[in-house]
Amino acid sequence: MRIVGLTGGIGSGKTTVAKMFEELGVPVYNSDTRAKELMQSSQDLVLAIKELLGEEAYREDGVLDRGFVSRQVFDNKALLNELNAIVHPAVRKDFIHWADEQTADYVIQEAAIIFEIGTQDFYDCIILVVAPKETRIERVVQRDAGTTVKSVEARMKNQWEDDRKIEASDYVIENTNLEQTKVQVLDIHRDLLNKI
Ligand SMILES: CC(C)(COP(=O)(O)OP(=O)(O)OC[C@H]1O[C@@H](n2cnc3c(N)ncnc32)[C@H](O)[C@@H]1O)[C@@H](O)C(=O)NCCC(=O)NCCS
Ligand SMILES: Nc1ncnc2c1ncn2[C@@H]1O[C@H](COP(=O)(O)OP(=O)(O)OP(=O)(O)O)[C@@H](O)[C@H]1O
Repeated sequence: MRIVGLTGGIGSGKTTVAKMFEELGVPVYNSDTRAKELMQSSQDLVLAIKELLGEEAYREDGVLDRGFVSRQVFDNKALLNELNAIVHPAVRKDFIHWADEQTADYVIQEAAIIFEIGTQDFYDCIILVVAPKETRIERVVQRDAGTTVKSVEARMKNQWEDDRKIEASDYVIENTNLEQTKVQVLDIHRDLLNKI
């Protein structure tokens, strides 16, 4: 079974594209969602994150304080790298376990950062989703209540520019018009099945 990485900057439309692949029957693992579940359920992760960021990383009811964590890490690269070093190995392990249980020609791991953390060789191929920066900011601000342009830009600063990622990717999906995105997804799906 092939492992396909699906990546793209914040607001590019990774999850939207992932859903289109799911509609074609492809199993998809969402790293953002699973990471947050693990940061909640794994006692090892909870302890390591509290040690790194302080008790305030979790609210009194034990729920991860995403706003607090975001404010700590996205303007502090060293701290973000340390958080990544705690969370990403756990996600990798969880993904491998999940992938083992799938029966499909290929599976997709949706992950916001792949090139940034040097894990591209783990994948048989990489699909990149792109859209203009201003569009991406607009989409995220519209989608997430309370999110500011500044906070989206802070995350962007911790991600590679599209030009750099385009060169290193096997497929690039330009996600501006949803109908055209669907056509690109179908083309890539057919191409991947032909290669297996
Ligand atoms: C800081 C946290 C709690 C904020 O949670 P929130 O629900 O606001 O955002 P979510 O996790 O859904 O991410 C949304 C987008 O933010 C950007 N982003 C998230 N983590 C990172 C990161 N480590 N580096 C760069 N960008 C990131 C991505 O574009 C991502 O798609 C969370 O993002 C986090 O714990 N990040 C560090 C661990 C990580 O890398 N998780 C991502 C998958 S492994
Ligand atoms: N082609 C499009 N046209 C209009 N809206 C879109 C398009 N693609 C995605 N969106 C919308 O933009 C927002 C961001 O899309 P999505 O959540 O798929 O991006 P993402 O890359 O997964 O984001 P994040 O990096 O924050 O996890 C969503 O509200 C989605 O519905």
